[in-house]
Amino acid sequence: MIEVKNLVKKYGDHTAVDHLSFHVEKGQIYGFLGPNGAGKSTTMNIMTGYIASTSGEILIDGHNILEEPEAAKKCIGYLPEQPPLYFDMTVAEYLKFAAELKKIPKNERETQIEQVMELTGITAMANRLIKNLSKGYKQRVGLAQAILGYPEIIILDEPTVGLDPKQIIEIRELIKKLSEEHTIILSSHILSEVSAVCDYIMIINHGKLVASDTTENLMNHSLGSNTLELTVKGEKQDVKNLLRGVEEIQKIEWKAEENEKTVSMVITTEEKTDIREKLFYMMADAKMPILNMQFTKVSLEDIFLELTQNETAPVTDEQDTEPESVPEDETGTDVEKENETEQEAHDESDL
Ligand SMILES: Nc1ncnc2c1ncn2[C@@H]1O[C@H](COP(=O)(O)OP(=O)(O)OP(=O)(O)O)[C@@H](O)[C@H]1O
Repeated sequence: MIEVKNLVKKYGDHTAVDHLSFHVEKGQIYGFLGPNGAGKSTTMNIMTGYIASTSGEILIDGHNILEEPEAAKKCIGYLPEQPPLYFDMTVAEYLKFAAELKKIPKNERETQIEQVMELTGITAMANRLIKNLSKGYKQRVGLAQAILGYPEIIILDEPTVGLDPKQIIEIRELIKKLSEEHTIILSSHILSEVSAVCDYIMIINHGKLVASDTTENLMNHSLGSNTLELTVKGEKQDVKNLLRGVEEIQKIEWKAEENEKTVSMVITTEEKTDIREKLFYMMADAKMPILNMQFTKVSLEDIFLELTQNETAPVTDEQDTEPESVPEDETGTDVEKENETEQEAHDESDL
């Protein structure tokens, strides 16, 4: 649907978009996420033909945005960060004007305008001057303009910025409804927005793509997918002895005991290692029932900060597990790091 290849945009010496490549498939909601100044708007403006790139190529449904701008732009509806509204027009006048600009056939204009007003919930505002509308309604008018002509792709730059919580929910619902028929790309620096709405997330920082995956995969591949919270009924020393035999374990943080019959801990393993089944059988054999066992939940905030605070860190970067740096837990519980010598000594107990 959209192919972005090696896109670069320089403003003087400043590189706003730095060799960005990605592609967008039909029928999904893509989130373009990044801190302020990351290059989201610049990329969207280039994708929609608003500004030219320094180098690189963009194909929209096979049409090069520079060589076949009309064919490419026909596939796109765009809501820029500042919607291009004419404040002295009424909503209906403005949409009629937008329909003319988009070259929607005359005999279809009226019906389409009615439909997009209905879809965006602005029918009752048709005869109001745009300048007298609330920010939420102005945003809806901008959206109605983007949808006119029913383009296959709808690109929305920070669609909920400046709206109140009720308006945000309404616009999100509208975006989801639109995704039934359209491919949607939206930009945001708000994590909750992207995770609430998008199927796929592209994280951009300093003009570079630092992660690109489904929301679910991003969570799974991040730090934390290798930390397991475990509560077992039994004696701490017995549990410790058993776990020493599990070679995949890199670190154990023992939690303060809530009662003397249970032991809780957070286990860090090697990347992409699932020891749950092993632990299950091990604890069952030792007659120590597992009361709780789950992967530590990692928020999108954690992933975002991890990726944007350390530019070079890929999604699967390993956690710092240097023994010296393992802190004493705030709750006063001890933190144990398995070392290789200890590990070897207890390998047999795993058999
Ligand atoms: N016309 C311009 N002239 C010079 N520099 C610009 C221009 N437009 C954007 N920039 C710079 O390019 C970088 C990327 O800006 P851009 O607006 O694309 O970021 P963004 O991710 O959309 O940020 P925000 O969420 O704040 O809108 C920023 O450092 C910005 O200052």
